[in-house]
Amino acid sequence: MHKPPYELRSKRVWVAGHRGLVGSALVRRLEREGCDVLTVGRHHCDLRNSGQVDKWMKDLRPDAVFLAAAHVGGIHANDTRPAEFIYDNLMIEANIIDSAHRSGVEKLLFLGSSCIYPRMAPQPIPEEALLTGPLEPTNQWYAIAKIAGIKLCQAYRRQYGCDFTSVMPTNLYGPGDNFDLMGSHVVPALMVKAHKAKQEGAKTLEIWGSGTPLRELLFVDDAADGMVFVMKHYSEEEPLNLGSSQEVSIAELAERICRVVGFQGQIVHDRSKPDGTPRKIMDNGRLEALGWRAPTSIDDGLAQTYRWYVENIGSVRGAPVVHA
Ligand SMILES: NC(=O)C1=CN([C@@H]2O[C@H](COP(=O)(O)OP(=O)(O)OC[C@H]3O[C@@H](n4cnc5c(N)ncnc54)[C@H](OP(=O)(O)O)[C@@H]3O)[C@@H](O)[C@H]2O)C=CC1
Ligand SMILES: C[C@H]1O[C@H](OP(=O)(O)OP(=O)(O)OC[C@H]2O[C@@H](n3cnc4c(=O)[nH]c(N)nc43)[C@H](O)[C@@H]2O)[C@@H](O)[C@@H](O)C1=O
Repeated sequence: MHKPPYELRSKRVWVAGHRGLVGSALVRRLEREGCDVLTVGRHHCDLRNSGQVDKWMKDLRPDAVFLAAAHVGGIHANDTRPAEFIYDNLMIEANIIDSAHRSGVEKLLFLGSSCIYPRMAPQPIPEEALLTGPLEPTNQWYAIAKIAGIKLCQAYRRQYGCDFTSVMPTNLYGPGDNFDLMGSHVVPALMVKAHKAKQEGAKTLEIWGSGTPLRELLFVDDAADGMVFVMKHYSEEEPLNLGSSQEVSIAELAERICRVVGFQGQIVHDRSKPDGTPRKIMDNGRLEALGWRAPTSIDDGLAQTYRWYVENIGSVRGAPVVHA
């Protein structure tokens, strides 16, 4: 029988991680839902601290939670700060999920990542590929923590009947991204590099690795829309992939970003940097069958992201945003 959707209207909805790329897009998207959006900054509540999480949860009593807070970064950050990536993420998700159970949260959506799947998973990657093979070494620490988050949701559902579930977003980008070159993912990194190269009249732009890895890219406002859709329409134990089915090689991505930015120099490679997973495009069939698809093309998404970057970061003279 068709289940009625979970209505967010008039609900108290906590977006954990509201200042981040995804969290800020969720806050924008939730404006259309007629709910009370609850947020808290890390100066008031360090989510690695269970006492602080419990106090916040008791004081604010959310009905629903989007768990979009995490220690996040691109390939270099993941590869060089393994302890932070495993510890912070385990603590954040365990604290929030356990506290949500004890304070009677009706519904919780945990955000995993496409990097939880085995490095050599079949492509496109079906949800069933989880835990069927070895992980990509550069992000294994983060992936293990994210897998634990999925399992926490499943365990609390089985033992306590909590309506907690997970989505696995693919590589995201968009307004509000992290543009710090040593911490960021590939889209914001290449945008900063192309922007600087254009401003400085440079002849080349350096990309990491061979340029051959393939990535599926999802615009963050589409991702937030997909997450709200899942919150309203999905209540199962199995995680759902959340992607765009739009795939591009890193070399092609660099060319597209150069076109958007207007940089016409040559692309060169720093092959001392890792490629990471050779390919990770997800099978989005389950979510599509429920009725959701990402509407934004990569070129549109890149143009919107660059506009945001220029208006908010890149145009500010001397702004200390880039740590090359
Ligand atoms: N970006 C991507 O490509 C992908 C992201 N995801 C997942 O989506 C979710 C959101 O990622 P994204 O928005 O990109 O990440 P961001 O780094 O942009 O945002 C993370 C948010 O979490 C908050 N946070 C981190 N640690 C703590 C802490 N100890 N206490 C309180 N708040 C904390 C940050 O707070 P503050 O602002 O104070 O730093 C920030 O608001 C994550 O679960 C991530 O794994 C999944 C797939 C791809
Ligand atoms: C979302 C996902 O993100 C991470 O995985 P990733 O997809 O490998 O992340 P990435 O965006 O940093 O890189 C994608 C590709 O792009 C290449 N690349 C070229 N030039 C730059 C560059 O300048 N910066 C970066 N960061 N990458 C570059 C880079 O070498 C790689 O081949 C996970 O750790 C994990 O955190 C996770 O969940």
